[in-house]
Formats: sequence, structure tokens, C-alpha cells
Amino acid sequence: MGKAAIPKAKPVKAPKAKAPKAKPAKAKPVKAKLVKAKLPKAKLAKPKLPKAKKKALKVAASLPLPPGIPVAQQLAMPKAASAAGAGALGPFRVEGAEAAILDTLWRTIEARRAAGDIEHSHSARLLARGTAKVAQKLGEEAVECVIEATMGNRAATVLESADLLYHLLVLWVDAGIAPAEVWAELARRQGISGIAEKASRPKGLVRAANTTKLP
Ligand SMILES: N=c1c2ncn([C@@H]3O[C@H](COP(=O)(O)OP(=O)(O)OP(=O)(O)O)[C@@H](O)[C@H]3O)c2ncn1[C@@H]1O[C@H](COP(=O)(O)O)[C@@H](O)[C@H]1O
Repeated sequence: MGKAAIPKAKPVKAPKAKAPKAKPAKAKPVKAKLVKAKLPKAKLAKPKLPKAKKKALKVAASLPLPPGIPVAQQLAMPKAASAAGAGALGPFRVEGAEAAILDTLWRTIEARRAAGDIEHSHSARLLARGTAKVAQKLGEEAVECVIEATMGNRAATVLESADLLYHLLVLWVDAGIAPAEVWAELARRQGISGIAEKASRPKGLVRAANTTKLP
């Protein structure tokens, strides 16, 4: 019984011969890592071009952009850039295209309302249909904007955002609200945390009594 255990210990020496073979293999993984690091970049760069071209054709055919905004540049932007903040807006900068355009557009819509030329003015025609229609159109444009943003359609979201802002201004004109009133409210909120503000609101039945929301 004890003799049989001795021969089993001899094969243990065999693994020592395999150890030298492993040394040259160490140099290979280093090269393999470098190759792997380059592959993803090539894979990401190739599929982007055909997608951008397809989207550019669709948008150009169905929703033509105003002059001065490079469609190809918008669509070629990586999705990560859209979440990068103000830096992502670089390609969209157009001479004279600033937030002040909202004040100008509001004055135009107000002038159209006053003139009442429903034959030639979309604003006048929409305003003539009443508050409910104006509000309905704003809701429709908001939903369309939400859909495009949810689908990740960056360029279409820009177009829908413009529609949304225009129809919001029509609603302001209908309600007799001047942009400065909204700007003032935004200015008042500057520096106030939204979370802190919400926490300071009255809760429960007190809040429900003052709003249409459920407590
Ligand atoms: N920014 C806009 C703007 N954005 C969108 N639209 C119009 O909004 C309308 C939206 O079309 P929809 O089919 O969604 O709505 P709809 O025609 O009311 O159809 P229904 O919902 O009634 O079925 C289209 O006629 C668009 O051209 C705009 N119309 C005007 N403006 C600006 O307003 C200024 C004054 O326009 P007028 O009032 O038309 O002179 C213009 O110079 C522009 O600067």
C-alpha cells in the first residue's frame, strides 16, 4: 500500500519544463493590446458616415433648414457631443441667431395679430382660431419635440424646438404675455436650486387647494 504512493510523486517535475515556454509568450500580449486599442476607433469611424448621409437626405427632403445652418455638420456630430453642454452648440452658431430673436419674433407675431391678415399670416390665422387651438398647437409641437429627442434625432429635435418656441410665443401673444415677463421670472429663479425650491412648497391638502395637481 505505502509503495504505491511513491511513483505518483515523480510526475510533479514535468510542469517545470513548461515554465520556460511561457516567457516568450509574455511579449505577445503587449502587441495584442495595442492592436485591440486601435480596432474600436476604426469600427466607430466607418459606420458614422453612411448614417449621417442617410439622415441628411431625409431631413433635407422633408424639413429644409434655414440658410446658414450646415445640415451635414449637425448630423455628423457624435451623440456624446450633444450632452456635452454649450460646446456642442458650436456648429449651430449663425450670425444674428441669438436668444434675442425671441423678442423680435414675439413683436412680429403681435404685429400680425393686430393686422389680422388671416390670408397671408399663419400667426394671424392661428390666433383667429382662438385660445384652445393655440394651446392645442403648442401641445402638439411639444409632443413632436419630445418624440424626436427620445428617438435621439438630434437635427429633427432642433427643428421641432424652433416650432415649439414659435408656438409658445403665439400662445404668449394670445394670452397678452410679453416675453419680458417670462425673462423676469427666469431671472428671479437664477441661483435658486430647483430641488430646494420644490422642498419649500406647501404640501398635501394646502398645495392641492391652490393647484389642479393631486397631492
Ligand atoms: N417661426 C415660424 C414658424 N414656425 C412654424 N410655422 C408654421 O406653423 C405651421 C405649422 O403647421 P402644422 O401643419 O403643424 O399646423 P397647421 O398648419 O396649423 O395645421 P392644423 O394643425 O390646423 O391641421 C406651418 O404653417 C409653419 O410654417 C411658423 N410660422 C411663422 N414663423 C415665424 O413667424 C413669422 C410670421 O409668420 P406669419 O404670421 O405667417 O407671417 C415668420 O416670419 C417666421 O419668422
